[in-house]
Formats: sequence, structure tokens, C-alpha cells
Amino acid sequence: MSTNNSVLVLKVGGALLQCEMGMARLMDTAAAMLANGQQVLMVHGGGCLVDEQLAANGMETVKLEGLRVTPPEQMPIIAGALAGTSNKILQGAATKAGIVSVGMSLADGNTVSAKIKDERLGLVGEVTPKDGAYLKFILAQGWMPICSSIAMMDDGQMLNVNADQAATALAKLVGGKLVLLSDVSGVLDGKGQLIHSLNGKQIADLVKQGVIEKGMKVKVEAALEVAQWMGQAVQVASWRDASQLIALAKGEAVGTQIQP
Ligand SMILES: Nc1ncnc2c1ncn2[C@@H]1O[C@H](COP(=O)(O)OP(=O)(O)O)[C@@H](O)[C@H]1O
Ligand SMILES: CC(=O)N[C@@H](CCC(=O)OP(=O)(O)O)C(=O)O
Repeated sequence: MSTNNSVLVLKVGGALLQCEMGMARLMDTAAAMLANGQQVLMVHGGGCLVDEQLAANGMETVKLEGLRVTPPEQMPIIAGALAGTSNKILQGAATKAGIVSVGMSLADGNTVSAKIKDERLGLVGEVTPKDGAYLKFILAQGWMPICSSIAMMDDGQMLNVNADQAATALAKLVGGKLVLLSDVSGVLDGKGQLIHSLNGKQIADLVKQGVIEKGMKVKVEAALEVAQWMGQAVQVASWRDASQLIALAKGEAVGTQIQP
């Protein structure tokens, strides 16, 4: 496949949305990149907002290996929290930083194909790249797409997709460079120290040892899939760390490099 490094796919985790300063710093970084002619596609989660909204509606949160079990009655709340609240909070921060953005979801523009991932997870989706025309149009204007991880099947059924897996499909679609930004500085070892580089075998070992678990397991596996597809490292880093953002803007390696 051809790799086009001109698009930077930045995935941000939900905890960012609860940190005004983190959002402002990240959006200022993105604004500077855009001003430099760098195309930026932002993909976001919002797991903690979903947890809050479900609790406020008297509903329970159940996760299986980092993925939210999504019964049909929870789907409207989850879609509201991700495609609604989370998406618009980020769009607000982007607008404040002077970025022209397009708030969207995986359901827009024929961008991905979506199907049920595993019946045990309910309305959880698995997405594959379909048509990049809509995203490429937005990017070509110098605008920044801000994409939530709500997808739709051909019959109109909404699906809840893990946002790291959403970013994987979009990075493949645009042949972009993927950076997964979380609330931790990267993948940490059993002593809480940053691991600078990981390959597939090392990831499998750390998962087996229980050092990499839950959301981080989903994240590193998503990163590995893209690293192998692109033939280049995918970075897992932090939106919290101002120095990582500065390094990122310079194109330097930050956080943990997930090697193909
Ligand atoms: N080895 C590990 N290194 C770092 N974080 C880990 C590790 N194992 C599990 N985690 C957990 O994974 C979380 C990041 O995954 P997740 O909550 O899905 O992030 P995000 O919402 O940013 O996508 C960390 O905050 C941490 O609690
Ligand atoms: C299926 C599944 O687990 N969907 C996730 C989507 C949001 C997400 O991934 O948010 P973070 O990036 O903040 O973790 C969820 O419902 O929490």
C-alpha cells in the first residue's frame, strides 16, 4: 500500500475533555501544525463521559477486555455522549484556538463499513475503511475533521466503536501517521516506567503478564495493527505532557513507539 505521511491522525482519549488546559494546549499545537500546512485528522473517545451519562441515567457500565458491552437501551445515551457532547466540547476548544473544524462521526460520508464485532458485546462495532473522499475533501480545505467513534450499519443501526479502533480504520483509509494520545505518557512497565519501544512479541508477553491491560491492551493492539499495515512505528503518548506535544509538533518520536 502507499503511505502518505501528509495526514497526521491524532487520537485523543476521553479524559482530555475534562481538562480545559490540556485541550487548549493540544488545540494550539494542532493550530500551529495546520498553519504549517500539516493536515490533521482528530479522532476522539469519551469513555469517561459515557460512564457519567450512564450512571446519571441509572445504568451500569460493563466492560470486557477494555470494550464496553453496549445493550440497545444504552445506545442513545452513548451516542449522545460521544457524537454529541464529547464531539462538541472538542469542537469548541478547536474553534477557540482558531481552527476551522468539521465535527463528524464514523457514520458520515460513507467513510467506513461497520458490522457487529461480537454478539457478546451487543451493539459494539468493528469498522473497516471504505471511502476517503469526504475526509480528503475536508482535509484539503485546511479544515480539521473531529471524528467521534459512533458508526452505522447499512440498515441504519448505530454502533459503538472503541475510539482507538476507529482511529486505526481512519489512519489506514487516509494512509496517515497515527499518534494515540492518552492520559499516560505511554506504555508503562510493571514499575510504572515508560517503555520507549515495543514490538508485537514484547506486547504479547506484557499482555500475558497482565502489565498491559484494559484500555491500554486495546490501544497497543490497535497501534500494532496500523504499524504493521504502514510499515512504520505508531506512537502512544500523552496529551497531558506539554513537552511531548512540542516534540510531536517537531515530528520527533514521543512516548512509546509501537514497532511494526
Ligand atoms: N501498561 C500500561 N501502561 C499504561 N497504562 C495502562 C497500562 N495497562 C493499563 N493501563 C491503563 O490504560 C489507560 C489508558 O487506556 P484508556 O483508558 O482506554 O485511555 P484513553 O481513554 O486515553 O484512550 C491508562 O490510564 C491506564 O489506566
Ligand atoms: C466499544 C467501546 O468500548 N467504545 C468506547 C468508545 C469511547 C472510547 O473509546 O473512549 P476512550 O478513547 O476515552 O477510551 C466506550 O464506549 O467507552
